[in-house]
Order: sequence, then structure tokens, then C-alpha cells
Amino acid sequence: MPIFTKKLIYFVTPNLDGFNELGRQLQFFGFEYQVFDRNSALLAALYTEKPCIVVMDEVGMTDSTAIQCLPLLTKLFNGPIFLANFGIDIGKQLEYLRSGVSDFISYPINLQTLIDRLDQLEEHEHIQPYKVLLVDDSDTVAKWASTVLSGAGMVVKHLADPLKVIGWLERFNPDILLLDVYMPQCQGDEIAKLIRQRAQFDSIPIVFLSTETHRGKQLMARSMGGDDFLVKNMDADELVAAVSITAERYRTLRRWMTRDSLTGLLNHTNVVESLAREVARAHKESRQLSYAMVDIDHFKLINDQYGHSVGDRVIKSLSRLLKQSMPNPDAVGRYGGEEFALIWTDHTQIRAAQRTDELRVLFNGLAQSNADGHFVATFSAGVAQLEDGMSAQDLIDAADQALYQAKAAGRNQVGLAPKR
Ligand SMILES: Nc1nc2c(ncn2[C@@H]2O[C@H](COP(=O)(O)OP(=O)(O)OP(=O)(O)O)[C@@H](O)[C@H]2O)c(=O)[nH]1
Repeated sequence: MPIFTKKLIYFVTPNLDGFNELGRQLQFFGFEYQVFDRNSALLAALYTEKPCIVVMDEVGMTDSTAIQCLPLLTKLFNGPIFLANFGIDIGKQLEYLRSGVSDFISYPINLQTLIDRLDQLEEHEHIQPYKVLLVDDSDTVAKWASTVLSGAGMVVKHLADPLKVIGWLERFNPDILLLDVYMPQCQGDEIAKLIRQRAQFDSIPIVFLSTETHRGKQLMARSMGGDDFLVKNMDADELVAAVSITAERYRTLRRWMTRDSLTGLLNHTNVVESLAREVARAHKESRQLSYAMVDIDHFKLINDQYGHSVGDRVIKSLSRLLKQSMPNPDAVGRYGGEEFALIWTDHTQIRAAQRTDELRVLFNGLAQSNADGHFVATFSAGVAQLEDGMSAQDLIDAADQALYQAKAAGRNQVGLAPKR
């Protein structure tokens, strides 16, 4: 199976030359494209292969306008349709939206903006359901809340024993914690206070579920670390709305805290934490685990020759390739400036090195653009495998050593850390 799935874009326009050029540039970022200037060819292609997006010129095609083409297009294709335009008034925009256009993009089309928009679409496709940890000793309440929230597409884990909450927060990694206020073992506000003492959980939303309507008591519980207070016999739709809004806000906040702003990958702290979790799991469950450190070659030279913004684009193109290639978004991070971390769970060192090398070849194949044309960037990598007694830091050090060897041996290659 290819590890890097190309994304197909259909351009619908009478301007074949302009869009072929845009398509060629998009190919450097792993996209495929086809340009259609005739209605019949577009419709025939849609029967054969669906793209991930259609970008339509506001002019339409040589034989039909955009508005004429949209009814049949939207019947055959239910993905996003962007309308490329020179600026249209709000009335016309509404007409296009009603005809099936999902978004607008302005001429001249900026390549990086288009790629960012495509990446956002892809992220939306992969949105995971909210995870709710519900701590309540009452089976009746738990059943009611679980049924309502699961019915709205959320994943709910019910815990009757509040003393097990810390373990489950680590294991289940919820987006929100619903906490009963009065339980036989302890009070919900006491548990909230304990949770807030741990740095990794100090921002997780804690919402108290209670029959308590006394405002003073509600405020007291909130002062102990809760974010909100929901009454147990509330309307089901209200419960879903309250949980969704709070969970979504937390996800956005967590994204800002854990991800690197240039690439959207896990930042240094969080990729190291992710590795530490995988190391603990691999030791506990006797699983294979390998780790690769990837570093763009002569990156200072790229910055010096073409400028910092071209350097940034090279970083983004590599991060995009890595993000698309790894099965799990938490398996790749930006370790430092032009250095990336890949966590190969269930991979031996040889297999991880092979797959890292496939990525190296793909990266070599991307034509990076600068003001005068194109150039090729390469990377080197070091791969190490977890052995008995090794910590996450040992694994990082071993991969770093192997990377150093790969650089010394001439760059643009993958080095293997020696077994201990
Ligand atoms: N454009 C850009 N440059 C960065 C960023 N972060 C770090 N850098 C630059 O990356 C360069 C890294 O250079 P070095 O570590 O000397 O190594 P190198 O030139 O990549 O050479 P080798 O690793 O030996 O192949 C430095 O010049 C940093 O300023 C970033 O976010 N954007």
C-alpha cells in the first residue's frame, strides 16, 4: 500500500494554461489534478473517479457557465466546490451557495493559501467524535447521559468509582469530564481539586452534573476547579449542546497548546510526551517500537540562498508529507526548527528505516519553488529501536546519534542506530 495517498483536484475553467500551471505546482505538494474546459468531459470524469475537491472558475467552461454546470455537478459530486473569482457581490455569492458552491477563493490564487484550505478540509474529514468521561455512582443517571450523548455521536466512558478517575483520564484522554457532585466515596469538588493539581489535566473541562440548584453551592463547586454546572434532569438537547460547546472549546485550546503554529504538527514537548507514552506501552505490552529523527539537509543554505519564507515553505512541504504518511497524527512532531520526530509504533528498526527511506525518496521528488524556479531539498534521518530497559530519552539519543552518522556519511540517507 502506498504510504502517501495523492489527493485529486478537478479544475473547471476555460483557462487551461493558468490552471495547468497551478496544478503542476500542487503536484509538488502531493496533489494530482485534471483540468476540464468542457462540461461533457467533466461529467464523464466524475462517473469514473471522484476528486477530493472541485475548483471552478466563476466563468465556468467554454461550453457552459458555472451556474449552468452546478446542478448536474452537485448531483454527481457531494464534496466541496470552491468558486475561484475576481470578487463577487453578496447577492451573487448567495446564489452560488444555494447552487451548491461551498466556498470562495480569490484570484490570483495563492498556492500556499489553497494548500492551507485543502489541509483544513482534510482535517475536518478526520474530526473524531467527542470523548466524554462520565463519573457518577448512579446507574440511572449514567444510562440517561450515556444514551443521550452516544445518540449524538459521542464516545462515552462511564465510571462509577471516582477514585479511578486519574487512570482513566490518562488512558481514555477525554475532551470533557462530567462529574457527579455527591458520591459515596467522595465529593465531586474534591476530585476536581485533585485533578487540577496535575499539570497535564489543568485545562480539561470539568462539568458538574448534579440535582443541586442552589446557586451558592454551584459557585462553591466551581471555585474548586469546575468549569460549569449542569442539572441532571435537564433537556437532552441542552445536555448535548452544553457538552459539545465545552468540548469543542477545549479541543481548540488544546490544539493551540500542543501544536506548532507553522506546521500544525505536535510541538516538541508534546511529541516527546507522545513518545514517552508509546515507550511505556511498548514495554508493558511487549510491542515493537522504533523512532526516527529527520533533519532537512543544509537548511541554513536554503534560507541563505532563497530567503526565510522559502525555507518555511520547505518545512511546511515536509510536514505535510509526513502528516499524510503517518497513520496517526500523534506519531509525528516538529522536534525543532528543521528537525522532525516520527514514532513508528509496532515497527522493527528495519521496517521503520524502510518506511522513513520511502519518505526520503518522496521528499526528494517534491520540486520546491523559489522566485526563479525550482530546487530539490533532501533530508537525513536516524532510526533507533526500543530495547529492554531503554527510556524515551535513550531512544531519542540513539536516533540522534544515527542521524549524526547519516549526515557525516554524506546526507540524504537513513542511518541505523547500533543495537545495544
Ligand atoms: N526558515 C526557517 N528557518 C529555520 C526555522 N527554524 C530554524 N531555522 C534555521 O534552520 C537552520 C538550521 O541550520 P543548521 O542546524 O546549521 O544545519 P543545516 O544547515 O540544516 O545543515 P545540516 O543539518 O548539517 O545538513 C538555522 O539557520 C536556523 O536559523 C524556521 O522555522 N524557518
